This record gives sequence, C-alpha cells and structure tokens, in this order.
Amino acid sequence: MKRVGYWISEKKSKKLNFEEHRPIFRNAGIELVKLDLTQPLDNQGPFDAIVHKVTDILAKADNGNATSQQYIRNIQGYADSHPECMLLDPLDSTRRLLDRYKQYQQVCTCDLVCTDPRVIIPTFVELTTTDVEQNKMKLAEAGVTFPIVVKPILSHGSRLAHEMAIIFSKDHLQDVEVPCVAQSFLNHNAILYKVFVVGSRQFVVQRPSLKNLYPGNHATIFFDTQEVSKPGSAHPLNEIDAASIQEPLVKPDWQLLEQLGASISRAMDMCLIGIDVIIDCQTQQYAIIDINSFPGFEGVDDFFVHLRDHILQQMRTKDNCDTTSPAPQPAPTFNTNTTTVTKTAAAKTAATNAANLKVSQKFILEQSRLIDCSTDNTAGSVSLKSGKRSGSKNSCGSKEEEAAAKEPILAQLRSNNNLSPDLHPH
Ligand SMILES: O=P(O)(O)O[C@H]1[C@H](O)[C@@H](OP(=O)(O)O)[C@H](OP(=O)(O)O)[C@@H](OP(=O)(O)O)[C@H]1O
Ligand SMILES: Nc1ncnc2c1ncn2[C@@H]1O[C@H](COP(=O)(O)OP(=O)(O)O)[C@@H](O)[C@H]1O
Repeated sequence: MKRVGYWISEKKSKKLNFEEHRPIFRNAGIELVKLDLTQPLDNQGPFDAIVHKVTDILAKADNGNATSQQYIRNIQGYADSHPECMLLDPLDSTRRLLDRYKQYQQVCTCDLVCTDPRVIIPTFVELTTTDVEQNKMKLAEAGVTFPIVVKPILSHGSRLAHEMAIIFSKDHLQDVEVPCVAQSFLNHNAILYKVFVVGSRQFVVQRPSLKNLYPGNHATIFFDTQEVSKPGSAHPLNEIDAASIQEPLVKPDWQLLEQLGASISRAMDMCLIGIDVIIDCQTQQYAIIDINSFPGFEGVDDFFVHLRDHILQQMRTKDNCDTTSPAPQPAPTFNTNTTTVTKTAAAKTAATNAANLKVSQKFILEQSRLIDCSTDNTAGSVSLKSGKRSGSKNSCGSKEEEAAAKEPILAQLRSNNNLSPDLHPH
C-alpha cells in the first residue's frame, strides 16, 4: 500500500466531499492519511506523496504568524529530508502565486506566452506609492491603459486580497491602494474560462465575468472578486447588455486553452492549478489574468479519479516502471447533464491524445454555449451579422436584424451567469 498524506482546510474538504472519495484511492492501493500539521510529519509517515492546499497558511506564515510558520516548517522539513516523497505542489511554487506581481512575472516566462502571439498577459505594473504623479508616469511607461484593474499584491490569505478597483481615467488615480498590481482592463464579453490542470490533463469551464467597460470620467468601481466570477454570480458588474457585446464573437480554441494549461503548469512547476483566461474582444488574444493553487475544480467530473491517476503516474515514473507500457488513458468524459463546457484530453501518448482531442473537440463544438453560426468546425471568429465566419461577403444584416440576432447571445450570456453550483456535483 502506498501512503499519501494530505492537508486541505475543513471547509474545502467538505466542499469537495473529500472523505467520500477515499475508496477511489484505496481501491488503487493508496492509503490517504490526513496530516496533523501541529506535529512533525516524520512521526506520521512514511509518505510517498503529499497533496495540499496551504495557500492561506503560507500567507499567514509569510506575514509572521509563528504557528503557521511551524506548520510550513513541518511540511518543508519532511519534503527536504525525504526526496522520495513528492510534494504536490512544491511550496516555493505555491508561495510565488501569493504575490500577484511575482506570479505575473513568472507567467511571462511561460513558453506559450513567449512564442505564441495569441497568448498574452494583460500589461501590468507594480505600484508601491500613492503618489498620483509617479503612478501616472509608471502606468504610461509600462503601457498600461485605462480602464485599469487594481489588484492587491497579496492574492490570498485575507478578504482584502479580493478587494479590487476599476479606475477609468488618470483623474481618479487617487483611488489606488498600495501595494498593488495595476493591469489594463481588457473587454471580454463577460466570459471567463477556467483552465483546470490535474497533472497532464486539462479541463475548461466557462464562468461569468466582468462586463465590457470603457475609459472615461467615471467614478471608480470597487468590487469583491468573490462575487463576480463564481458559477452562480449575478452581480451588476456581470450584467452585460446586448448593445455592449463586442463582435466578432470568438469560439474558444479548446486546443489552445489546453496547451496553455500545460504550458503554465510547466512554467509554474505546479500540477494542481486553475488558470483564469479571458479572450480580448479587440485582438482575440487569450489573456491570462490569474492562477490559483488547488482551486475548487467545480465542473470537472471525476476530479478525484484524475487526481489518483496523476499520483499513480508520478509514482510509476519515480519508480522507473513506466518506460515500456504506458497506462491506458480513459476516454474523454463530458458533463453532458450540465451547461458547463468541460474538456478532457489525455496527454499520455500522442496517438491517444490526438484521438481524444478529435472526439472532445467535436463534442465541445456541438455543445458550445456560444452561438455557433459557422458550419466550419475549426475555432475562429463568427460574425452575428452574416452567420458566417468573420469577413464573409454574405454579411448584410440590417440594424434590427443585428439586434434580434444578438438576443440569443445575450440569453446565453445571461444563462452563463445563472450557472448553479448544484449542477456540478462531485
Ligand atoms: O482566491 P482566488 O485567486 O480567486 O482563487 C480561488 C481560491 O483558490 C479558492 O479556494 P479557497 O476557498 O480554498 O481559497 C477556490 O475556491 P474553492 O476551492 O473554495 O472552490 C477558487 O476556485 P474556483 O472557484 O474553482 O475558481 C479559486 O478561484
Ligand atoms: N485584466 C483584466 N481585464 C478584464 N477583467 C479582469 C482583468 N483582471 C481581472 N478581471 C476580472 O476580475 C475578476 C477577478 O480578478 P482576479 O485577478 O482573478 O482576482 P482573484 O484572484 O481575487 O480571483 C476576474 O474574474 C475577471 O472578471
């Protein structure tokens, strides 16, 4: 029997129904052991792997909390003295996510961001002073454009980490609270894609997001991020109206999102993450705006099976038993009972990967919750006017027709905002 230690908060454990999923591991020869972080782990081991979500503890430890520092020392101490034990994920990588500026700097090293012009991180700059003139200069030098979204530098561990502001012009820069990252706000038709990574697998779900916003002499909007991009979010900032939907509407390129997940996972040296991506209405670029350690995986069917498979695969690789006969990958699974778009693609072998991708893309395109006006099954932009791919000569709709055509899109967007967490049982 292999032994895997784990630590997640009680709240998260309940939300994920962690205890109920023990048999999935036991039946595969893995005993799950809940870690007691108050005690040295040597007395609780041996462990072949440790799975954790300790972002809040790390944040408190970095803030000087002695108890949290001891908990972290207990985990790191065990990992250091037992190199045979896999730490999912390494604490240094997890810690880097806690500082938004460091997180974004690391995203900039991701191979896809460096080589593929379709993938970007919105322009950002770190602000450490409330001096308005200095901040004006910093923003201009960095090329950050209004509206800007002002994000606390600390991304976790306190309510304040999620208190953000949208500033619409340089005349309202006195609203900046520091330390923060100021980032160009990119319009994205109020749709957020979450790319969940579990080892070599990626899953994409769609979530509500902030509506399109434009520069101007408007008052600063302050908001709590926890209220705008959860599955059931129905915040006024989510309410996009038909007139402000920006065309062309882009059908997401699922393969690119999957590559993005794998690429960020490599850059961050993390295998259990959620990556928030928006598609810029103006450029159709895929913009990475946030990375979370061990997120909720809400909408991912059989999360624990994928987690178990990843742990087993890592163990096999470590034991050097995986060289000749790669384990068969399960067929892609889709959450057909829900309106969430979920994508699975195996990465074990190129052949399985290609086969799965073909099936999954077909499925996703059929299930796509964006209006699929195109008969072409490749990802790309679609124009509402013509019902054809953007640039089609058939584009000839009147203003009324255009407005009528936007209604179903609006309904789709509204229904996105009404996704109920109950639709995604684990
Ligand atoms: O704080 P930000 O950067 O937004 O990241 C959050 C936290 O990681 C949440 O975990 P926790 O509550 O443990 O801190 C997690 O929710 P849950 O794990 O509670 O579901 C969210 O997952 P998603 O809701 O899947 O995004 C994720 O987006
Ligand atoms: N650069 C951006 N452009 C447009 N919207 C953004 C941008 N950054 C964040 N948002 C919006 O703000 C929300 C919260 O931002 P995020 O950085 O993910 O905060 P948190 O880490 O607290 O979840 C996102 O879900 C998205 O709706």
